[in-house]
Amino acid sequence: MTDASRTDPMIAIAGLQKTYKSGFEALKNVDLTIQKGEILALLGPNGAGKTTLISAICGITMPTGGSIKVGGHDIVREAGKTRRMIGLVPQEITLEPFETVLNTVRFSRGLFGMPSNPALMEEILKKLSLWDKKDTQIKELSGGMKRRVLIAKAMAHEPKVLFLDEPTAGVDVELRKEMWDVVADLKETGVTIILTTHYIEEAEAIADRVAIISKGRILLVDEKAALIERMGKRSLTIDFDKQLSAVPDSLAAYDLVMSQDGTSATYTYDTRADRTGIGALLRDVNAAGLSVRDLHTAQSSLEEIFVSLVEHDTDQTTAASAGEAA
Ligand SMILES: Nc1ncnc2c1ncn2[C@@H]1O[C@H](COP(=O)(O)OP(=O)(O)OP(=O)(O)O)[C@@H](O)[C@H]1O
Repeated sequence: MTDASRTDPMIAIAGLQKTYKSGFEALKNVDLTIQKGEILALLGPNGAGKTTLISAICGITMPTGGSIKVGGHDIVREAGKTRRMIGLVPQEITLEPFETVLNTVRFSRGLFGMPSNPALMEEILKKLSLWDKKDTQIKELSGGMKRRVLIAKAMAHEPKVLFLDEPTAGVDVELRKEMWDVVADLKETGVTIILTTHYIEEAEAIADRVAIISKGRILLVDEKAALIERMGKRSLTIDFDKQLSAVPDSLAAYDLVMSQDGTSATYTYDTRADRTGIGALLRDVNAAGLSVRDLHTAQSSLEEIFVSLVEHDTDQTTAASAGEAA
């Protein structure tokens, strides 16, 4: 029995491949398991395959290999069933400008062949702070309200899984934070949420787990906190009481990076190592006759982890294609 079947995942993706007609491999052997009620952020640079992956799960794009199950049902053989379990909030605002908010959401429920449910419409619109706008035409709403209507629309048929494709692309900071609160509230309803983003701070703010995708492959999936803990490096910056022209030879082994003005040096160390080397460094700094004015430490962010992973992936791919060409 696999881990996935023991924990009864909401979404189980195995060996997923998508090669477009052009021959371009947008997804290469993707395995991903998403548990009920979690928020997973799918993080990746432009063109990494995020939208292709979401479209495949939603049944919009046909996979060319592998399998996807939503709530235990195969998305190809039981497409109707899985589609009803999913709500998709698209990147673009696709709403009828002259329709009212309430009718927009009601109509969406009808499209899934579900009986009308005024109490549920009221509940959804209240949750998204749209109830007082229920009779307002879409064209009169602000950008932030329109985005909330898109979410209400995607929730109207009571999906178990909600996809948000770049929910805050191109919106201002205030609205971004408002969207994060909306997503956190939705999680309380028990819905499983998958969002794509290339804003690392967004993943850091709202996700339980983060999956990093690059060039059609999942590079890693982990709990956000564990990822930072596991991959993170810490740095120690030492401020000197005078300007140095270079790192003294006796400190060369520490790979210190001098600040531009020569008044401080940064040492990077691994928190998982048995010895961080800090004690020895400070002793050697003292032995070199340098006086320390101040010390600061910092933990690398998810952003640094992401950039180093994706850059490493690019290096490997470049090396591999150079090898193939040779
Ligand atoms: N219909 C298609 N035919 C051929 N190639 C495609 C097609 N749709 C997407 N691609 C290519 O597949 C790759 C992945 O695209 P996708 O839209 O999934 O990326 P993404 O991670 O969502 O990017 P973004 O953040 O820019 O939206 C890109 O290189 C894209 O050009």
